[in-house]
Amino acid sequence: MDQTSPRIEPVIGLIGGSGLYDIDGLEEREWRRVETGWGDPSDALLFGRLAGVRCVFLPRHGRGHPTPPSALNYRANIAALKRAGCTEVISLSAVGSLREELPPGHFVIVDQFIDRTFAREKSFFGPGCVAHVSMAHPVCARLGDALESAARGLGLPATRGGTYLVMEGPQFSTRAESELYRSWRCDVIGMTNMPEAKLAREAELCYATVAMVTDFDCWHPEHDAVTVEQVVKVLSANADKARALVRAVVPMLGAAPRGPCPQGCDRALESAIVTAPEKRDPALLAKLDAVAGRVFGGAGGG
Ligand SMILES: CSC[C@H]1O[C@H](OP(=O)(O)O)[C@H](O)[C@@H]1O
Ligand SMILES: Nc1ncnc2[nH]cnc12
Repeated sequence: MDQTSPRIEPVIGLIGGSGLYDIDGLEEREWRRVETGWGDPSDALLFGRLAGVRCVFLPRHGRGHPTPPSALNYRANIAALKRAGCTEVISLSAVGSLREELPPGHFVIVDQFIDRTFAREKSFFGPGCVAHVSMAHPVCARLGDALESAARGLGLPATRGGTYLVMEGPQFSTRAESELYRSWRCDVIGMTNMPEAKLAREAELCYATVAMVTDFDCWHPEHDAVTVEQVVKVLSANADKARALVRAVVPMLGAAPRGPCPQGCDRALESAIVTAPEKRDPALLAKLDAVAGRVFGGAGGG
């Protein structure tokens, strides 16, 4: 980090997927509701510290898992984490495997996504303020590096890099779909990381995913169909490993000298907004305040 860059105190957002509804070992823990201009997030947020580093945890589907992937308010979830002060977000997600070499129990620190969802709100922007952020590199390499080295340190079975196919769900894939995604050279499949990753980019949050394999999807000759029973069997062992990974990676992220994100995640909006200032809708700008206030110079809002 160069001497002139401002030092940034990291606040680590953690989104827990299926099977991960709480995080242990947090000091000063407190569940607090956070309001956003985009509606309610899935649940209250759990604030606390791990090894002195500020963390904010959100169970993606809510505690007790009441909300399915298509009904999640992804905008409210990301806006709430941004309002809570997060600088980065680590998504911990259950996935099916599309590769023989990625068996249940394996973790994939994915670096690409293919978004096949179609029934979700995908942007904070719209009529009255148009923005086009780059998604060429959807995962923050700095976060990925830290996750990789934490996983290696713990001896977890983990692969760096891979493509996560995001399907709409909630039904699992047909065999033909599963084979199609394999022919596209996708590695894992799940239902939640889009539009989450797109919204994190719009909110200028570094984002990375630990995709935790629970099953072989239905393409595999020995796993004719995916069932929740199969998935749940693997979920709790994966969740224990994910908690260990969080305990290892958070201190690393807190200890690293912090300047601006080398990849520019924290400046993603700088050349993304195309609507002329006089054509911008003040009501939308007010709503965009927490996620994009830095570029509009505002405060408050959601
Ligand atoms: C209960 S298995 C299917 C469910 O699990 C994954 O969710 P998450 O990414 O939140 O762990 C998958 O995408 C489905 O929503
Ligand atoms: N096979 C699968 N397809 C989609 N989402 C999943 N989550 C866990 N396993 C999955």
